[in-house]
Amino acid sequence: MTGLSHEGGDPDITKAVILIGGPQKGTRFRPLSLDVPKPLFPVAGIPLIQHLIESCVQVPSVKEILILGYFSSDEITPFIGEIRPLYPQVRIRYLQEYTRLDTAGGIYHFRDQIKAGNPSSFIIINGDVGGDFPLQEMLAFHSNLKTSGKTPLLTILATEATRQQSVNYGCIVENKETHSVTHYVEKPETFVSATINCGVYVCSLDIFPIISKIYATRQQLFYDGKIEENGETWESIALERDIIMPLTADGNLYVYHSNRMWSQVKTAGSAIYANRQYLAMYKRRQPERLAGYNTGKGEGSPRILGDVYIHPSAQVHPSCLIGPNVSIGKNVTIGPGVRIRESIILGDTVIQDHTLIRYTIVGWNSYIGKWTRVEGTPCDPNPNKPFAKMENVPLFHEDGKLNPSITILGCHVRVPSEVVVLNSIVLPYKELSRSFSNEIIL
Ligand SMILES: Nc1nc2c(ncn2[C@@H]2O[C@H](COP(=O)(O)OP(=O)(O)O[C@H]3O[C@H](CO)[C@@H](O)[C@H](O)[C@@H]3O)[C@@H](O)[C@H]2O)c(=O)[nH]1
Repeated sequence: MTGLSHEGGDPDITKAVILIGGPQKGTRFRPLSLDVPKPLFPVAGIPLIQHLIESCVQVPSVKEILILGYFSSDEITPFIGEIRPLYPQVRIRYLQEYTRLDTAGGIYHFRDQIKAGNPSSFIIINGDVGGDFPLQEMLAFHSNLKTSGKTPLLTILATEATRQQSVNYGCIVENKETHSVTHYVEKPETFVSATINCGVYVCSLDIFPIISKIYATRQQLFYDGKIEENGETWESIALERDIIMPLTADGNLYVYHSNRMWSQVKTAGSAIYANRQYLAMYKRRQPERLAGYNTGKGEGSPRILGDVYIHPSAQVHPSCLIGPNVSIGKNVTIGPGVRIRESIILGDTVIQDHTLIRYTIVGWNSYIGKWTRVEGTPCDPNPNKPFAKMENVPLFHEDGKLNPSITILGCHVRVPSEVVVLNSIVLPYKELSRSFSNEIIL
């Protein structure tokens, strides 16, 4: 069938679109997003967006991945140049929006690139989620609907959340027999449904005429002076608000359920959680990426507990105890007797002897002295609540105090020997001279 084109597009060609937004949106990720755009933040040793690329690459029909965002091209294209040789079977491109066009506006703007090659459908993935997405199964589900005479516009990947947490997501009510969406509310004020939108979709090309109509109406309103541009352009069109919500009545939106790993990665705390989840996925699918896989427990290797990623260029003293759920980046040097768990240590950092690090992200090029303790508080999903997701706790409590969270050291931070840093956020280039707890160090 390859190369054959027909009315419904070529079923052997799928495109994938990854929506990565732009610079202003990563504020909950500070101070780390000051150094790299959030999608390039390393989780389990590779940038978050590379995990999403890898999930697309596993689908044989995906021939092209288009990354859409309003980050400047200089911030994203060097990364694409670096990873392109790793995935020669797909074309990967960054398409920069000239302004924030929102989740459907960008897709519409670049419609010719998406439609080129006549794919039968395309995948959309929000760039700030992580997980084990059943893309192949979703594509089969979407295409089976077509063969059975239906006209599916969008298949939405859904998972379950707790009642309280569901309101932070797009909430879906479905017809249990047909799996069509009967009601959808984006981040409702009160409980609607515990079935939530994961931000992963299979979409038919029929979406373009629909967006085109919305675009034309908006354009008319704008030129009639009926739309004020309050920092948002009239061309910004949201998939959830402008398309999914109004179109539920048509019966062409469908739900595909998954209970596999899925999580939003909006905050630095959630990066620690996603790091753990991706390391666990390596264990199942690519154990060669985990520390100790090739070297075993041989002399010269540190003691490893659970799932750990160590970049081959990192120097970790054999007397260290690392893990579980730790990722150590490029050219990191770790001295004797260091203990690290549930943390991400970014490239070119030095950690001196007998220091302890727990629930912390240490930024690039940082330095931590000897016998120091750097610790944060986990903000993991409540293990006693089925379907609980990460709590995206605000930085500050109502009384103005910092909410306990993981500790984050920005890049080029220096922490002296023999101090304790607890639940704190340290901005880049700070040189600490004493212990801190529950503080933002500006
Ligand atoms: N290219 C591009 N991407 C954008 C833009 N605006 C947002 N994005 C990207 O689109 C994704 C969705 O972002 P938000 O609009 O902030 O929505 P949300 O609060 O994350 O909620 C969405 O995702 C949830 C799952 O994580 C869903 O539950 C919810 O229904 C909704 O789809 C993010 O990856 C963000 O970077 C834009 O103008 N252009």
